[in-house]
Amino acid sequence: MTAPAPTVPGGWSRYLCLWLELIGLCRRAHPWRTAGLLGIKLVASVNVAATALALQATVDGVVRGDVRGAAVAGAAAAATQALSAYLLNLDFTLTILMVDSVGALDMARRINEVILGLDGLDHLERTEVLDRVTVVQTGGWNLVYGAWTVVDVVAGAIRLGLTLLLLGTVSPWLLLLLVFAAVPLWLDRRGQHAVATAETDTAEAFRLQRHLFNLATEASGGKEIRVSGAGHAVTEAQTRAWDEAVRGRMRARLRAAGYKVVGWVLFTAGFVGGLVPLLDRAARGQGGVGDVVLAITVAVTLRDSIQLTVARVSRTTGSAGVVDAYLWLRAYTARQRDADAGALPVPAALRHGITLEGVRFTYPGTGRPTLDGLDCHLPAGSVVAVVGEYGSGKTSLVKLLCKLYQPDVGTIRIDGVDLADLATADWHARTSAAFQDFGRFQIRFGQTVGLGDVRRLDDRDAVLAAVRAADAEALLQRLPDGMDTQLGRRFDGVDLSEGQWQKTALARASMRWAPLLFVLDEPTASLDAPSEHAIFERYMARARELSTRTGTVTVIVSHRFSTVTDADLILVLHAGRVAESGTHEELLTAGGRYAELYGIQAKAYAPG
Ligand SMILES: Nc1ncnc2c1ncn2[C@@H]1O[C@H](COP(=O)(O)OP(=O)(O)OP(=O)(O)O)[C@@H](O)[C@H]1O
Repeated sequence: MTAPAPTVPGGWSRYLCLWLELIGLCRRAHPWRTAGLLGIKLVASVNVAATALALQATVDGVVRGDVRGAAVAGAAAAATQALSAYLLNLDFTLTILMVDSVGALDMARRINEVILGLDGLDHLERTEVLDRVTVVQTGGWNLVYGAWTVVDVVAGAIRLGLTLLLLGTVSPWLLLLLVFAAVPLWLDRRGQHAVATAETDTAEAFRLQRHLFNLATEASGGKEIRVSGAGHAVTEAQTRAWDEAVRGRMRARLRAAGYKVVGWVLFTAGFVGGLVPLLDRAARGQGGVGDVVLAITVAVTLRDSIQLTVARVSRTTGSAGVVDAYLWLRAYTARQRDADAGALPVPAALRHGITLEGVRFTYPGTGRPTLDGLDCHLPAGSVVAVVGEYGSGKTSLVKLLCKLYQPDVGTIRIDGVDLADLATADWHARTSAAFQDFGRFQIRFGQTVGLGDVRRLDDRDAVLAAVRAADAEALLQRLPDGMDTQLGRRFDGVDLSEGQWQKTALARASMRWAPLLFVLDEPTASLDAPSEHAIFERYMARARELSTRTGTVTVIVSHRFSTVTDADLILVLHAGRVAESGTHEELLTAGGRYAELYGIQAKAYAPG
C-alpha cells in the first residue's frame, strides 16, 4: 500500500529518542569504548574547574609566602592542564573510531533497510521522498557523529555550570555574562536552519548534476554521448545544475556566517564590560589577587566553554537535516508496514484471475494520465499478450499489476480482492517479472540468477532450472567459472552482450516456483530471431505448467505481433486503454487495429 506522507511528531523528544537509540547502538557494538568515551568527556569537563582552582591556590600561596603550598598547587595546575590535553586527544581519536565503525557500517545498513522498505516505485519518483533519500543516503556517519556531539553538549553544559559556580563566588555580577552567551547561540541556530533548508531545496539540482556527470562518464551513456558529440552540451548542463545547487547553498552559508559574527561581537562586548568593575576593585586593593586570577581564568574558560557549546549545538542542528530526513523516512516506511500488517492474505493459487476496472494512472509529478479507463479480465491460468504502439502504456500496465504503483482511480482485483488490500511484500513474493529495462547485476552468475528468489539463492538445482527456462545453458557453459563466474567489467569480471544480460534477467525471473503473476516485458528485445523463437516456445510451455500448478497469469508484452499469436488473450492498448481484445484469430477476423498492424509487420518481416 502506498503510505500517506507521515507527520513526524515534532519537538525535541523525537531527536532525543533517536540520539539515545544511536548511543545504545554504539554501546551494543563497543561497550567498553562507549563507557570509556562517556567517562573521558565527564572527567574533561570537571578538570577545567580543577585547573582554575589550582591556579588560584598557587597565586594565593605565593602572596602569602607559602612556597611549599604554592609549589604543590602549581604542580596540580600543571598536571590538570596536561590531563586536559591528553583527554582531548583521546576523546577525538575514540570518537572518530566509534563514528567510523558504527556510523559507516551499522547505520549505513539501517538506512539502506529504510530505503529498501519502500516497496513500490512510486515512492522513489516523489520528490518529497527522493529529496530525503538523497539527504540520508550518505548520512550514517553524520547521524552517529550528531549523537556524540549531543553527549559533548551535555558535557559542555556541566563544564559551563561549574564555570558559572566559580564565577558567582567571585562576583554575582559576572553571572550576567550568561545572558550575553545566549545571543550567539540563538543567532547560530537561525543560520544553521537556513543552511539545512537550502540543502533540501537544492537537493533536486544536486541530483541532476550528479546524473549528468554519470551520464557523461559511465560507459553505457558515455558511448552515445561521445558519438553524438553531445559531451560539451552535457558538461554545460551539469555545470549549470552544479552552479544552481552550490549558489543556493553558498548564500545560506554566508548568511549563517554573518549571524555568527554578530553574535560573537555582542558576547565579547558583554565579557569586557563584566570584567572592568572587577579589575577596578582589585586595583583599589578591595579584592584578593587569587580571586582576580580565578575570575580571569574562569572567564576565559567561560568564553571557551560557550564557544565550544555553541559550536556543538550548531553541529547538532547542522545534522538535524539528516536526522529529520531519516526520521521522516522511517515514519513513512513504518506506516507502509502498518498498512501491510492489516492486509489480506495473498491466495495460494488463482481461481478466477485478475480483473481491472476503470483503472486510471498518472505517474507522480506528471499532469497527464498514462492509463485512463482501462478495463479487462486476465483469466487464471492464461497467457495474456499485451501489444500496442510505443508509449501506449504496456509497461505501465504491468508495473501496476506488479504493485510497483497504485491506480489513481479504479481497482485491480486478484480473485475478487482489491490488490491494494493485499500486503505488498506478499504479492511481490508471488510475482516474477523480467522488465524491459532489466538489471545488470555485476555479481557472480549464480547469484545474479538466484536473486530472483532469495530463499533459493544458493540452490544450484533451482538456479540451473531457471537457466534452462531462459534458454541460457549455452551462455552458462561458455562462462570460465560456470555459476561462480564474476560478471561485469567494473569488477574485473566477464562482460556480457545485451542479449546475454537479458537472458540472465529472464533466468532470474524464472526462479520462483509458484508465482501467481509472471510478467515478461519485451523479453526478447535484445535477442536474435532463433533465440527469440526458442524463448517463446519455452515460456509458453512454462506458462502452461505454471497454470496447472497455481493458476498463474502470464503476461507477455511484445512489439512483435508474430511472437504472441498463441496467447490465450491479446490486449491491444492504445492511448492508455484497451482498444481491442481477443485471440489472434478473433482479432484478425474483426479486421481492426490489430489486424492492420499485424498485416504491416507480416509484410515487413516477409522473406525476399
Ligand atoms: N516513470 C515514468 N514517469 C513519468 N512518465 C512515464 C514513466 N514511465 C513511462 N512514462 C510515460 O508513460 C507513457 C507510457 O509509457 P509505457 O512505458 O507504459 O509505454 P509502452 O507502451 O510500454 O512503451 P514502449 O513500447 O516504448 O515500451 C509514456 O508516455 C511515457 O513517457
